[in-house]
Amino acid sequence: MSLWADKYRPTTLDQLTYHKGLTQQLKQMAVSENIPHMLFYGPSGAGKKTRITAILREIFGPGVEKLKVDERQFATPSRRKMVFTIVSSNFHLELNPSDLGVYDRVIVQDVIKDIAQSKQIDANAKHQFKVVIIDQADELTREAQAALRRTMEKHTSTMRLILCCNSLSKIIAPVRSRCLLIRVARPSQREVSSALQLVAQHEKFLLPPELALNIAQHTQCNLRASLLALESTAVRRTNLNDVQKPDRVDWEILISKIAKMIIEEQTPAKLLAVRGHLYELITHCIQPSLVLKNLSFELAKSMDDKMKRVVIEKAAFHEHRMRKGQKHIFHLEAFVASIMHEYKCYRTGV
Ligand SMILES: Nc1ncnc2c1ncn2[C@@H]1O[C@H](COP(=O)(O)OP(=O)(O)OP(=O)(O)O)[C@@H](O)[C@H]1O
Repeated sequence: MSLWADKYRPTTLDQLTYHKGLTQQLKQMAVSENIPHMLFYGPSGAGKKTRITAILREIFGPGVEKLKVDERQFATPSRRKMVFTIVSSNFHLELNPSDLGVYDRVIVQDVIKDIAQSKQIDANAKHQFKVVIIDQADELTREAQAALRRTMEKHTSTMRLILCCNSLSKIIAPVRSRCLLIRVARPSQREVSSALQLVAQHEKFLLPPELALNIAQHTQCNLRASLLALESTAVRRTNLNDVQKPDRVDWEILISKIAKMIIEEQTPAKLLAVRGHLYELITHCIQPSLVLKNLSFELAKSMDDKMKRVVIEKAAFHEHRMRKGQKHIFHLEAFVASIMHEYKCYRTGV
C-alpha cells in the first residue's frame, strides 16, 4: 500500500493539474529533435520531480517506468569500499548527492563517463542519448559541479543531464549557463486544494473546501506535505465535515515536545533526552535541516524578541555548519546545547 502522494502522482504531462503553460512548453520540447540539458528549480513539493518523470515518459515512452535499483561499489582514494545505489531504466539513471558524500566528484564523473560511453540498448529508441537525473543538485560540492561542467560539454551526443534543486544560487554559473532553466513555482492555495479534492474523489470521501484550503495554508502550498496531511487526517476520521484544521503529523508533535523540553530545563540530562528524540527523527528520515528549522520556530514561539534573535542567529550558524559537515546529529545537538546555555544565562541574568 503506497501513500497517496505516490499513488496519485501524475505520470504523464497530460495528467499534470497546474502550471498549464509550463506543461505546454515541456510538451513542445519533448517532441523537438534538440533536447537541451535542463535544470528544474523551485520550492520543495512544487512538483519538480513529477514534471521530470513526466517529460521523460513523453520523450522515451512507458519504458522509463520500468525501474531497477542497482548497488554500485566504489573504492575511495584511501581504498575504502563504499556502496551507493542507482535507480535506472533503459533510458535514464538517477543519482542523489546525499548518497554520495564527499566523493561526489569522482562518483559523478565515473558514472557519467560510464553511461556516456555505453550505447543505447534499444536501437529503435527515438533518441540515442541517455538521461542522467541528479536530484538535490544544490547539494553537490563545487568540485563535483565543476566536473559536471566538463562532462556536459564532452558527452552531449550520448548523454543529457536533468538537474533538480531548490535553490539556483548554489549551482555554479558555468553549469547554470549550460542548462535550460525551468522554474516550477509553488502552486497557489486554490491549485493545491483542487489537487486534494481530486484525491478525495478517488478515495471516495467528502472533503470540505475550507479544510482543503486550511491544509494548503498550513503546509505553505507544499503539495507533498498537503497530501500527507490530508491522508493522516482522513485515515483517523470517518467524517471530515466538522474538521477545521489538519492533524499535526507525528514528527511535528515530537519537535514541539523537544522545544518544550529545552525551555523547561537546561541540564545535561535533558540534553541527553533531547538527543534521543533527535535520533528518532533522523532515523525516520525527517530531513535534519527541516528539524532545525521547525525546532527554531517552535522555540521562538515561546520566547521574547531578544531570545528570538538569538535562536535565529544560532540556527543560521548551525545550519551552515550542517551543510559543510557530515554528521547532522552533532550539529543539531550543538544547536540545542547552545540554546540551552543562552536561555539559562538569560533567565538567571548571568
Ligand atoms: N501537477 C501536479 N498535479 C497533481 N499532483 C502533483 C502535481 N505535481 C506534483 N504532484 C504531487 O505532489 C507531490 C510532490 O511532488 P514532487 O515530488 O514532484 O515535488 P518536488 O518539487 O520534486 O519536491 P522536493 O523538492 O521536495 O523533492 C507528488 O507526490 C505528487 O503526488
